[in-house]
Amino acid sequence: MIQDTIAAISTPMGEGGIAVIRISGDEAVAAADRIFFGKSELGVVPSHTVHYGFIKHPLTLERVDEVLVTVMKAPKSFTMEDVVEISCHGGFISVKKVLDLLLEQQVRLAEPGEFTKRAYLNGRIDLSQAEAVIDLIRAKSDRAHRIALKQAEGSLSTNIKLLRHNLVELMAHIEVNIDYPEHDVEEMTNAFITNSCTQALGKIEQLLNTANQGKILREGIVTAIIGKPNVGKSSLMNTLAQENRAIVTEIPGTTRDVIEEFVTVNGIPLKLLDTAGIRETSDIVERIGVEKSKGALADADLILLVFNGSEKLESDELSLIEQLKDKQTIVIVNKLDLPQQIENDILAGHFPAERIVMMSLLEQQGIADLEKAIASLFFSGQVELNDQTYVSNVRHIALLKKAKIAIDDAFEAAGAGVPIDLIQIDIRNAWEYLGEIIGDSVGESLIDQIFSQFCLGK
Ligand SMILES: Nc1nc2c(c(=O)[nH]1)N(C=O)[C@@H](CNc1ccc(C(=O)N[C@@H](CCC(=O)O)C(=O)O)cc1)CN2
Ligand SMILES: Nc1nc2c(ncn2[C@@H]2O[C@H](COP(=O)(O)OP(=O)(O)OP(=O)(O)O)[C@@H](O)[C@H]2O)c(=O)[nH]1
Ligand SMILES: [Mg+2]
Repeated sequence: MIQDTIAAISTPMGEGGIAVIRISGDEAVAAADRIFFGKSELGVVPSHTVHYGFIKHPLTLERVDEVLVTVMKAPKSFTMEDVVEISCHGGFISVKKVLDLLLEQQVRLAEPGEFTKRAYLNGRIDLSQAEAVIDLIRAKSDRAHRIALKQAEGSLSTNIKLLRHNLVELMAHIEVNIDYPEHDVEEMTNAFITNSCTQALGKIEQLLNTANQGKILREGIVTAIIGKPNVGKSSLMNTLAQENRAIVTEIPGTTRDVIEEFVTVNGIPLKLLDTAGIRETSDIVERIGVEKSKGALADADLILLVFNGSEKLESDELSLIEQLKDKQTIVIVNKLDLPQQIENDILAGHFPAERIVMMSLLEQQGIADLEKAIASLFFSGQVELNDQTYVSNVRHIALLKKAKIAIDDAFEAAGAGVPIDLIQIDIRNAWEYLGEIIGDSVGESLIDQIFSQFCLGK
């Protein structure tokens, strides 16, 4: 395949120490050499070496920037093509000027994700690994990052390849029996098929079981802070965010809009929503806020229901408790520093003890208890999750489900004594679905769609 040479700025646009332009393709070294002026010609330097010099206009010899240039020769590079990286001074102007010069040297601007796409097309990584690179860039917590890194290194691919390998063996076994259909061998085959299917199903289910947690780790648990006005919801948001994100005043009805913040609690990422206190109100703006609070409540995975411990429960609050019956809820009794009036027995009648946390946000009491309650809710105490492969990509989940159904069908058919050449079709389908996860036999439009999610220069 003849690939043209591409270039892009691979660092974010903005002021920074340095900025990197990446060039990949057959002409990468020659193009860079025409605008680079240093001690040696880039065409003759050893691979994986760094060179100091200047970028100059090739005709006017006007200096554009002082740079370091890295040369990586094919196939020992990220794209498996010749790659040159130019480290310029940060900021907008230097990089832009250097890129413009390159684009005059038979180099074209790379599309988003095109470097990673080439790494895939040239066989360095498979599709699930390439998708993990997107997750890696977008990861918002340590755990999400670790999971993506593991997948980028090929942990999911290894599992999928093993599954497919076993299915190929099964198909080969069936093939032999189709070609030499002796009766006694066929009976053995049915047992062999159900056995292999059971094993494959177990493995697929195991992977699918990780999917929910994987999604949570990547996108965050949508967590709404709910309660009547002035109980300390915004104070809780600020405490968990460790900054003054939301306005806190003694005036009930301070928060009018939903405020979002991404926080990590014991390594669990939460998409935290501070909401307007829920109450009947004639204020138009506040009423819209209350409607939004109810929307947030409906959409949330987890509710942090806040009460003011120094007051008795109000009827609005009792109906809120009723509404939350089917939601994962943690109750926070706040303002523990004041004399307590709240009917704790009513709360205890509705929520298990480990879901009720006593706090004083004013005095920063009870934070560790809340963190523990959140963590135990989602990981039932098992906090170390490092060594597992997590499936978090919706495309992968859908394909695993399809493969599972196909193998289920094969299993049923084998049990019912269906002719083995028909069973073979189901197994083959499962094998193909699994193959799509790692990018075996996928269409060009899917590939384009996946890589277009990348940022420019990746
Ligand atoms: N400057 C820079 N940093 C980067 C990247 C890059 O492209 N450029 N990467 C891009 O995402 C990531 C690193 N990924 C990479 C993966 C493989 C190779 C590579 O050249 N591999 C060769 C050489 C190995 C060796 O010398 O031992 C190989 O495996 O053959 C480079 C980067 C993150 N950091
Ligand atoms: N004594 C005491 N006061 C607190 C505590 N937590 C918050 N407050 C105070 O309670 C008032 C209301 O706090 P906010 O965090 O704004 O309450 P809110 O629930 O967000 O209120 P709205 O946005 O109006 O619904 C402020 O004056 C806080 O300083 C606490 O633990 N003890
Ligand atoms: Mg508030």
